[in-house]
Amino acid sequence: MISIKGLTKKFLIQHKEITAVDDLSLTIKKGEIFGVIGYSGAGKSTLIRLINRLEEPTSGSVIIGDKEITNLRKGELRNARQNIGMIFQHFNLLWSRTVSENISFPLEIAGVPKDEREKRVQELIQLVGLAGRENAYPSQLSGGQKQRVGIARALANDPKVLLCDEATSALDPETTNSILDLLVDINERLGLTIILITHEMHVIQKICNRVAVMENGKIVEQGEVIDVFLKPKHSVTKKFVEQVMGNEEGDLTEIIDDHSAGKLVRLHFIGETANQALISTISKQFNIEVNILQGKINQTKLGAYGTLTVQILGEIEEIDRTITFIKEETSIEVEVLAHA
Ligand SMILES: Nc1ncnc2c1ncn2[C@@H]1O[C@H](COP(=O)(O)OP(=O)(O)OP(=O)(O)O)[C@@H](O)[C@H]1O
Repeated sequence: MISIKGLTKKFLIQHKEITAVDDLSLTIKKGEIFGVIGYSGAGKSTLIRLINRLEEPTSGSVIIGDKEITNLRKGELRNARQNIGMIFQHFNLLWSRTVSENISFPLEIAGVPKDEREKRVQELIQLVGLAGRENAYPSQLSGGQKQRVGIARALANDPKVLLCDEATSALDPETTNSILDLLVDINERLGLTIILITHEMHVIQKICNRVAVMENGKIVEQGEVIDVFLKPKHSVTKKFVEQVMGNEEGDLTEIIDDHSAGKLVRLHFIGETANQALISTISKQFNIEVNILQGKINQTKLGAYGTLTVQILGEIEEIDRTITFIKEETSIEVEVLAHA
């Protein structure tokens, strides 16, 4: 478990004080993929760099497992850092070293003997899918391959935690997906705790268990990814959710104006219920007609979620019976938007 308490980082720029991280507290569970999202300047990079003390905090503490990172002396910190791997947006590879030599680098620093190093490098190359590219130089690799080297290097000393600083922001969507798949694979296979920062909500949606939304150095909202997507509370969170869900409220006024008959209902699906054949069930069971007006179902790590806006037509009593059925017999949430 990682426990962050009252963490604060102030920078002094031209005699002006900037609070990049502001009295921030956060708990990250062992083995989870935890995402921190925020706009540029929110303090995400500073936060992630405070976790392994690439940045010294002004105050507050970071505890990983049983070690208070913020209290360690230099030598102790060097040892503790072997348990914390990190990958970067621009990969930070050594350009004059081959793939194998880049991956071997942290093992050399840790004093691992040569034959053991070579064995470990081979394992890592297999793990990240770089077989055949051992002797290539970074300049000969694609962006995705460079990040695979970054990941292998970060995992060399068998860390317990992996910090990802905008690790896919320099990659195209397809490569991003393959790197995210690799992170999930590593998380599951090695039981590694992953903390990632990003400004892209689809990254959070695809691989994170929980998410924290940052603004002005503070966490303004946090929770399970599905819950935050379904019911974003803070305005910043709502904007991020719109990145992948579209602006439902904006479209709604038009839909309500165009469909004045029957009842207009929004159905919220969570988890497994997203796969239930609700529409065909209610159409068969009740004397009503259902028009699907708008809908979006998204896949997250913990299942599907989404909303469906439908118009239910028929006798008002029958419509109400249908709505009662959905409320009482299914786990789908019903929101009546308008009725004629
Ligand atoms: N080394 C530094 N010296 C001075 N100010 C800094 C330093 N690092 C960050 N800041 C300031 O701290 C604030 C938070 O920056 P930070 O890079 O942590 O945000 P971010 O959310 O990661 O944004 P971005 O994605 O643009 O990096 C900004 O106002 C930034 O200018």
